[in-house]
Amino acid sequence: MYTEPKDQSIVDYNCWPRLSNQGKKLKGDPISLGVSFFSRGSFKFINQRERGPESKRSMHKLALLALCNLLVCSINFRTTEARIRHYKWEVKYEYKSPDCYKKLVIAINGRSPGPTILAQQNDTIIVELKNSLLTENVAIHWHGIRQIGTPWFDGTEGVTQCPILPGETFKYQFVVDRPGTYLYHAHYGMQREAGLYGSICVSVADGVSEPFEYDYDRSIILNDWYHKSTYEQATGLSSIPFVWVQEPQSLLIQGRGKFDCSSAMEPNVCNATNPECSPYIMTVIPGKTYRLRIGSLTALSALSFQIESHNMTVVEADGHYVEPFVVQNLFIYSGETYSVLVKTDQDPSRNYWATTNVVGRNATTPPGLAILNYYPNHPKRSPPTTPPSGPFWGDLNPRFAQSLAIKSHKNFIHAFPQTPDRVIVLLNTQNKIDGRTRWSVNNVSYNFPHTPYLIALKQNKTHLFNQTPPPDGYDFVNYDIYERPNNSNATSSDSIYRLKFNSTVDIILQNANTMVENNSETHPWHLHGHDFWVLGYGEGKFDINNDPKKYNLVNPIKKNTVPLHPYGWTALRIIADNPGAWAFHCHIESHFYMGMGVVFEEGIERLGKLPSSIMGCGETKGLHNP
Ligand SMILES: O=C1O[C@H]([C@@H](O)CO)C(O)=C1O
Repeated sequence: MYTEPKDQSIVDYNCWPRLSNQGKKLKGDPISLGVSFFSRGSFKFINQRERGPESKRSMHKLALLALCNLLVCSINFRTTEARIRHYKWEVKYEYKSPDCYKKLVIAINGRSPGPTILAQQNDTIIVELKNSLLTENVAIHWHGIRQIGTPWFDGTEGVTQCPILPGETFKYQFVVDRPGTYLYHAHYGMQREAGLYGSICVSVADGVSEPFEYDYDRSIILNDWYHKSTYEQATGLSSIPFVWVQEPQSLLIQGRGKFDCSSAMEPNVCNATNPECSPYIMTVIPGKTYRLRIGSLTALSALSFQIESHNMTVVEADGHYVEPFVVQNLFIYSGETYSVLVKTDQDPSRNYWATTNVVGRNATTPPGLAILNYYPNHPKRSPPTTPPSGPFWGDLNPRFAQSLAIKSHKNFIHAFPQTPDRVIVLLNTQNKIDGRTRWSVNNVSYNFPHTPYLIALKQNKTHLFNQTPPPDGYDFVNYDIYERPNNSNATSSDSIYRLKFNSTVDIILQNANTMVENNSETHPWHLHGHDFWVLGYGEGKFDINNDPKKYNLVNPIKKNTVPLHPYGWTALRIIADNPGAWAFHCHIESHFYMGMGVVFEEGIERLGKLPSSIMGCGETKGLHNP
């Protein structure tokens, strides 16, 4: 069984390197030197095994090293068989100062971002999660992992499981069936933005090559950061009058940011010299190619990410290979992941800025800063330049252009049905319901039920949620997407879309004006349990007769999260072939809280017995054997 190395922080910067690079990695990579200290034997062993035995002496050495691997340093020992990777996590509130401002953060084993899950395709991940939050429930979603055959471990409270109560331990167990860059995060209330999140990095199976070359691999998560607690925010959002969360105070890169302490109201809670908020440093060797895996888990902000003087070649999106294209800024929306290749081919005598900026909103949030440290320059030496300012927040054109540029790599196009069995158009509007500000989809604002759908449906308990399905469209003729909604027919409901098993469903996301005049916002939509083909993006009102003719039916990318641009539409295609109940929602934390989501169900009758560990709330109390 796999055991965690004691000092996870050392290995967390890296995903598994490709086998062909492992020898190289040990020799030069300054970050990996730390890894090599723990796992020198195993890396060498694999390297030797790859090249074949060279001499009897080296064979003896090899045998010794292998023994060392097995006895002492059991990490990083690779075999071709799928393995179990077993993690024990304790989730707890702790005081932390990720941007120099001290506040309560939800940490995993004392860390936020939490430990990176490192695995190889087809490995089984087991996470034993102890909820030590004292008075708060929790659930963790494995974002981008489709949970084929284990829909009950998707971690979506209210949809696939009851929450994990304080003091309880819950065991998640699932297979990571595809290589790629994924995320995990809380899926209970607005807990994600309290710091409960991390990366999942799945390397290809042994002997499988990827369609690009690189020397080293790094993972970073981008985030935005609020000083108010999630409770204060959630209370404001559901109050009359409505209290909006406003823009975040900081942007974090791999959990680190910098708030201007001189503007803090209470001086004692902000300490500009706290090492917790020194910028994230990515150390690189000049003349190499780095695969940078970037994920965004912002609560609100769409971001532009950029590395001063370095172009980035986009090669992966949400676990799928992209036909490579080069960018200076990568636009990334909450819930998305990308891999970019970066060549460290600039003047090696200095360091460079890596920055994030808010786009799509006229935010007051200062940029997030990290340092690209060219080895052997001192990692803390500030680059001699001012950080790049990023693109103008209000310019939609380059963001739209990037969306259109993301196509499937030509050698990895997944065959897909050319026509749908059903088309669902989802109009996104802001509405007032009973005096509260809500987000609605086809004028229905989503409410969570007390009993998770997966359990209610498996038991045919139809009284547990509204059985009238939500609408497949809206008033296409009369609704003006450029006007504020008239709010006359908005309702809230916990009803869901039931999809015919194995049917092909097109989902068209339609954006519209908010309740503020001349305003439409970007919404990143994330689907659980599936990847969708992204067939197209357009501006204005989707024309059901003509716009499908413009779909990309040649090389659409598959993704799990996609932006819906202001006043635009985004067209997706899925096959409903994964039995379970799956959330599809705006990944902006406050928007989902305000009702911006739907749930799809397919093939639940095909599922076997549900684990009793997911029960214990609503009408599932005391049930063990549905
Ligand atoms: O949900 C939101 O509410 C505010 C604004 O529309 C009303 O204050 C905003 O910017 C959101 O994204």
